Amino acid sequence: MKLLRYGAPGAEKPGLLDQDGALRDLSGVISDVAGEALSDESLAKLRDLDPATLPLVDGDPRLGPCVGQVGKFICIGLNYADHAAESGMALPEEPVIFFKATLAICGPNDDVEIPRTSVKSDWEVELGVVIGKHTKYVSKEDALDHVAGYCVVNDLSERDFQLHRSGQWVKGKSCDTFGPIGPWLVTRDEVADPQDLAMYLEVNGHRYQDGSTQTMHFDVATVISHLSQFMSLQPGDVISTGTPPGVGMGQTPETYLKPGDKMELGIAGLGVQKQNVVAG
Ligand SMILES: NC(=O)N[C@@H](O)C(=O)O
Repeated sequence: MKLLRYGAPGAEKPGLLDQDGALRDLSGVISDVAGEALSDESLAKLRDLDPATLPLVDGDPRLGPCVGQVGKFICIGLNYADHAAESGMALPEEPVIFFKATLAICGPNDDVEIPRTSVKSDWEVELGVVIGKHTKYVSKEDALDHVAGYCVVNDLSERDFQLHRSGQWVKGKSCDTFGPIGPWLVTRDEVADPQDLAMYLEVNGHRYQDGSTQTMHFDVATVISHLSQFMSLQPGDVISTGTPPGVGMGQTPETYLKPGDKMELGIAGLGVQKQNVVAG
């Protein structure tokens, strides 16, 4: 299933994309694509529905982030060897964990705002993992059973705030609109192998990132198991699993986003995001 949320920011309704690509309203069935609605039991009930019985949504509404009420927005840094190299950093021996503010989350096609004092706003296409059930001390073998589904994330990053303004990466990762998620949450039964997904990101039609989750250093199961040794994970938590090479910081000369730019990014089977870059 492809689950989504549509409507005005903060007032999104749950929906699904049917086999014909039509948007169907799920608000008579679940209150949101969030929390307990992401459990295996709830997803099994949704799967049993005949989409043709759900109301069709008129027009072409805005898509919101494909998961609501996100409790934790956790990111894994330097999880692709080539990206670690282009960042001038060593490939870590254990997953590097950092957070993005949940307020940074926005819809997949919403405008991305360049913060007022930013000179180094950068892009990062990443595989997002949405947790479906309470997860604590899970083994690597069982970890994927705790996944509700997968989605595209753009882990926007202000490199000066992140790397040269003291303290943690969180400052450069949490600016408003720095976390587009979606267009949809593809449930895990429809993703045959999360370690075999092609991914790309273009700015103004130029392809900067062209990678695959095949080259992830710590795979999704390892990441979930590892995180769960330090904190419990809850339904609706989002884990962004790191970016392949090709970010702006790694270009010669370094290349950063500016108002008027257009980004397009996607992951095979998980959909495409398109963002206009605007001044904040
Ligand atoms: N350099 C940097 O910020 N990297 C990450 O966010 C990442 O590896 O995904």
